[in-house]
Amino acid sequence: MYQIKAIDEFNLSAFNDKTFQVSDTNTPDAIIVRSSNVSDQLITPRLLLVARAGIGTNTINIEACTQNGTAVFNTPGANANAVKELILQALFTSVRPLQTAIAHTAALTGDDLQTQAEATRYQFIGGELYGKTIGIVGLGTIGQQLADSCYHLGMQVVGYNRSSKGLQAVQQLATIDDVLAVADFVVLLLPLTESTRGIIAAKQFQLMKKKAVLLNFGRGALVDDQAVIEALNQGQFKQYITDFPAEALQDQGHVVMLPHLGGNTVEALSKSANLTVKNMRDFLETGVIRASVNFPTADLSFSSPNRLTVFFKSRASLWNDVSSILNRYHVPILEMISNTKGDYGYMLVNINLVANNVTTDQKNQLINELKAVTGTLRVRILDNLNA
Ligand SMILES: NC(=O)C1=CN([C@@H]2O[C@H](COP(=O)(O)OP(=O)(O)OC[C@H]3O[C@@H](n4cnc5c(N)ncnc54)[C@H](O)[C@@H]3O)[C@@H](O)[C@H]2O)C=CC1
Ligand SMILES: O=C(O)CCC(=O)C(=O)O
Repeated sequence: MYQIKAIDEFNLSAFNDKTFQVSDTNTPDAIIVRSSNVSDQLITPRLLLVARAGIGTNTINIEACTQNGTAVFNTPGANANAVKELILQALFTSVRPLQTAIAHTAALTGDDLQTQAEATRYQFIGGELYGKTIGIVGLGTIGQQLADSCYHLGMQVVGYNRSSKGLQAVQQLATIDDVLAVADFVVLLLPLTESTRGIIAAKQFQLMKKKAVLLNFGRGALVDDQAVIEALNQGQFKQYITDFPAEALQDQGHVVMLPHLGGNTVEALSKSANLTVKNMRDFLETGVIRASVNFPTADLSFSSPNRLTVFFKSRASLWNDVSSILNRYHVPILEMISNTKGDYGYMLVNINLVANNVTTDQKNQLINELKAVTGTLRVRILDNLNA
């Protein structure tokens, strides 16, 4: 029975059956997580997968998982619309002083509220997004959806991405600095990696327009918080809106902090959770990978009583080694698929152990021999639950 550990709150009723058990163990077979940190201590030889309900995987040690033969899943696109809508809300809020206008109106007294309100509304004159330039740094799923919406609002849309995206709604510029120099609103939608950490620092603020607003919906550490404070104090840009609260930014003027709300809608949470549970079940029960961060895609109908799965560091003669071991155990290969991602490969091999009289002891020996093949990082033999 697979032991599933949940870090963060999830409805895991789908997992309480004969095959899965939700458990608080420190040596789980599978971990499901939202944005919390996954401690390296949980990456034990037993850990088959880490499933992130969401897109950012910066809280998971991907390299350690790969070396351990642990598949890491996320849910690309599942919360993109929610993040896009929150950014649009933040953009509108940044140009219209709604909160102060609402508080002001609520504090009025008397039987001529409408008259008083209209007499004081000059205090709340706002601006418009129409015609302004938005610069989107990170033109992935969310960045592209945001670009389309802003284009349809009549904004000029420029953007930066490390690879060319060829988008109709966006004029893609060569560098982040080019974006910062022209944008009235800069939106960060990059993943946090070693190459993006601190990508917006003191030098970048010097390039920004003095009335520009910086919106960070990527990750807090993309931006140097101390440099934000100094740049705002020197009037180098107008406002910093971030979805990632930090102590250094608390009580700073011109800083708005949200409690990581980007993907926090009923729709996005349910889409992410459903996809996560599907990724987990498919991988644990059939070895199939449809979209993983570190394993190659591999999908093969499970039409045999058993299936061998091997995750390996690519090596020219690895397949020969695996097939000659199977031959020695008189286990014919019924069907197979193999795929690679970077330096790593993954194969699914349909086999029939019973028809070939392989005993449980022999099966365990077979697994041990396959594990001893140079380059293999994870070997599993699955029984077909539907056979
Ligand atoms: N605030 C929130 O609640 C949420 C935040 N996010 C953050 O937004 C990020 C983007 O999300 P998606 O658009 O769904 O992901 P995505 O994977 O579709 O897009 C990421 C884009 O960034 C680009 N990129 C990566 N490294 C780069 C670099 N060094 N320089 C330039 N471009 C680079 C990639 O080419 C890709 O186009 C996530 O990684 C996550 O950190 C995502 C969802 C919710
Ligand atoms: O809402 C969440 O838990 C995660 C949203 C997020 O930051 C992501 O998907 O990368």
